[in-house]
Parts: sequence; C-alpha cells; structure tokens
Amino acid sequence: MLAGFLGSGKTTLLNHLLHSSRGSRIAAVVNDFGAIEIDAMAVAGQLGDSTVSLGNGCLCCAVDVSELDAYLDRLTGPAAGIDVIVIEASGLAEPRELARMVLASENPRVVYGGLVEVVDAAEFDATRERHPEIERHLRIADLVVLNKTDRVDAAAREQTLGVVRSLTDRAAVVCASYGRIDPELLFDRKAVTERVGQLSFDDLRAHEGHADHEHLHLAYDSVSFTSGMPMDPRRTMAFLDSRPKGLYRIKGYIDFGAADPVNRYEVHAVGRFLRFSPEPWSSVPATPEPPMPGAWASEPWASLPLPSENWGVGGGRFTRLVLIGSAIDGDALLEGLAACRITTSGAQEPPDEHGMWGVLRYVRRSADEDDPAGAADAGGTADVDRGDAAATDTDGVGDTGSTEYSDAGGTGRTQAP
Ligand SMILES: Nc1nc2c(ncn2[C@@H]2O[C@H](COP(=O)(O)OP(=O)(O)OP(=O)(O)O)[C@@H](O)[C@H]2O)c(=O)[nH]1
Repeated sequence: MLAGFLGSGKTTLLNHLLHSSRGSRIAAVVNDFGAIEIDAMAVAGQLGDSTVSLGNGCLCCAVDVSELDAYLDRLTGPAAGIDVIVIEASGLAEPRELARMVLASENPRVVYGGLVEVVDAAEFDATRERHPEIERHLRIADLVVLNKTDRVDAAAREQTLGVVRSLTDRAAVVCASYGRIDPELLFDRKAVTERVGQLSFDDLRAHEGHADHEHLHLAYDSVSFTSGMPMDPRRTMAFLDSRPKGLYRIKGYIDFGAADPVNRYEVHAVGRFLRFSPEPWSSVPATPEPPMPGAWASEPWASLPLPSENWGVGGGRFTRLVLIGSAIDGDALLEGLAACRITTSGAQEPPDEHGMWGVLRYVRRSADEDDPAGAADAGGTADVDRGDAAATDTDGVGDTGSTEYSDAGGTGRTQAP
C-alpha cells in the first residue's frame, strides 16, 4: 500500500518501481481523488492491462469494497502472472482503512505487504501543522520514504528526518529523490501473522465503526476541468500565479495550442511548487472520445451546447486538470480556467510569440539538473517554488476579461465523500 499526502511523490515512486522491478511483475491499483484520473493516466501505458483505476473519491470510504476485491481477484489470477500489487492511495486517504480493506479480502493469494508512507521533505512541516493526522499515518507505516530531499538542504533534511523518525513506530525511514528507492525494500513479502506490519489486528478491529471526522479528505474538495479548446499560456500562468492558498494541489495536462503545437504540458503544483514537463503529442495515445461526458451535468456551463463538433479541435487534444484544496471556491476556479481558454475567434489570431515564456520558466532546461538519472521526466523538467513566480511575465492578466463560453470546455466538480 502506497500512501502519502497530496503531491508527496507516490505516482513518481510507483513509476520508479515499474521501471526497476528487476523481473518482478507488478500491477498497480490507482485511487484518484478527483473526477479525472490523472494518476491512473500517468501510470497507465507503463502497465497496460495491469493498471486498474478506482475512480473518484477516497478508497478508504468506499461503501462497496467489492470493486477492490474484484480487481484483486483479477490481478492475482494465475493467468495474470503478477507477483506484487501496489495500491496507490489518493493523497487524502486514510491508510489504516485501506489496510483493513486489503486484509478483509478472502482471496488466499492476497498477502498484505505493508504500508509505505511517502513524505514530502520540503512540505512536511507545513503539512503536519495543518494536518496533525499525518503523525498517525507515520505511526502505522512500515516504511517511510522521505522524498524530495533534493528540494531541501542537508541541515533541513537531517532535521526533518529526526522528526519523522521520532513519529514512526518501528518503520524504516529512507531518504529519496524522485522516489528512487531500492525495490527490494518493498518486495520482501511478509507472512500474515498476528501483527500485520505496524498494525495489529486489535488496532484494526478497534477502528471499526471509525469516526469519519478523522479523515483528511473530508476537509478537501476537488474540481476537475476538461477543455477541448487550447489554453492561452499567459492567462494560464496568471491563473496559476494567483492561485489561492487553499488550493494545495493541481495536476494534469495542458494543451497550449499554437503556442506549442508539438508538446502537451504535464503540470504539477504542490503547495508553492510549480512545474511543467513538456511531452510530445506524438507520444500521447489519441483520446477516442470526449473524456468525462457526465461532468457537464452539475456545472454552470451545463446550459452550454455540448461540444460535439469542437472535441478534437487540434486533433483530439485536450486539457485536463484536477484541482484539490481546502476551502476553495470551486466555481470561481473553474470560471478562472474557462477564461484561460482560447476561444474560437481567438484561435484565428496568430500565436503570441512570447506567450510561452512564463510557462518555460517552470521547465527545467537540463534533465540532469536535479534529476541525475533523468528517469523521472524524460522531457526535461524544472522545479520552481511559487515564490519565484513573482518574476513571471504576467502581461496577459488583462486578457482574462474577454471570455466566451461558446466552446468545448468541460468541467466537473466533486464534493469530498
Ligand atoms: N524535486 C522533486 N520533485 C519531485 C520528487 N518526487 C516527485 N516530484 C514531483 O512532485 C510532483 C508530484 O509528484 P506525484 O508523484 O504526482 O505526487 P503524488 O503523491 O502522486 O500526488 P497526488 O496523487 O496528487 O497525491 C511532480 O511534479 C513530481 O515530478 C522529488 O523527489 N524531487
């Protein structure tokens, strides 16, 4: 079980495992918090049929666990030939509940292998201050990965390491950047004895009928945004630069249209951190149909015409974003993003020559800069704290007024379960 707060690096670690599994056959079960399954998209392709996605909301509060059971049955069937299943929890899931779900499985081929908790070394203090529940997660972990150590200096790393160690029970704590840990740390399966990892069966039973208010995700909302129209880079940067404090996590893919017709841009914001990773469209599998058609129903834009003829503008290219935060005004965020789209009339205009400069500030020029193996992001990436964003070229802010809602933008909103 792979857990850890929003943006700590779970998907990155999972992808590292998939690349370095040394002969073990790994399957992944991905649980996204948000209507669009960005994590599942990031993992899929590595695994094909061995990735399953457990959709929207936190797995830990699933009323019907039979979906997970069915996936576990499929993945542990002899025909699948799988050795290890990694369940990547959403960044807001309650790990103890997830462990309970796996342990409740009656499938004799399923052996619980323990809980790996990923911690963002740069965000740990702030996250712990806001969510002391993190301490409980650390206590029940079997392995803690103090990730993103490249983002802190040696003194800060030692200090955080000490705090994390003091909060764990018997877990090993390893430092990593880009989730690069030795897979051997994970694949040493344990027999189920009376004690399962750091959780005893008594711990698990004691939590039956758990109080929901303990769950982190109850304090968070997510909104998802899908658009078949390209996004204006300047307006998008102005949107990102002014994102509200409560909006802790943004992830997804952006189509900047004619401003860069060759690449789509994977975007990650975690707290103040912002990064874009360009990736050639030619390497992206085509999307056969509009994603998330149901997402239109509850939105302000629901009265707009369905985007049938506009889907596929730019050859099946889409922007898909999930935004997760606490006390966020979802409608305002969606309106803000909708205003960043290049409307049909705008699309006729020649591309803004320097429009991408603001975006490119957040793309690392050299893939080796802080990612020596270059394994995490083949396209070259950058890590920039949002503190630097003040220097970003934000000429385009004024453009946001000229919004038309007559195009293919689609949006969806999810209330925390
Ligand atoms: N600098 C740095 N960036 C990292 C490291 N690990 C992950 N990242 C980046 O952090 C961002 C979030 O990583 P993810 O792996 O998507 O995090 P996650 O925990 O799966 O995120 P959620 O599913 O939203 O909870 C991405 O931009 C990663 O490339 C690291 O060790 N160092």
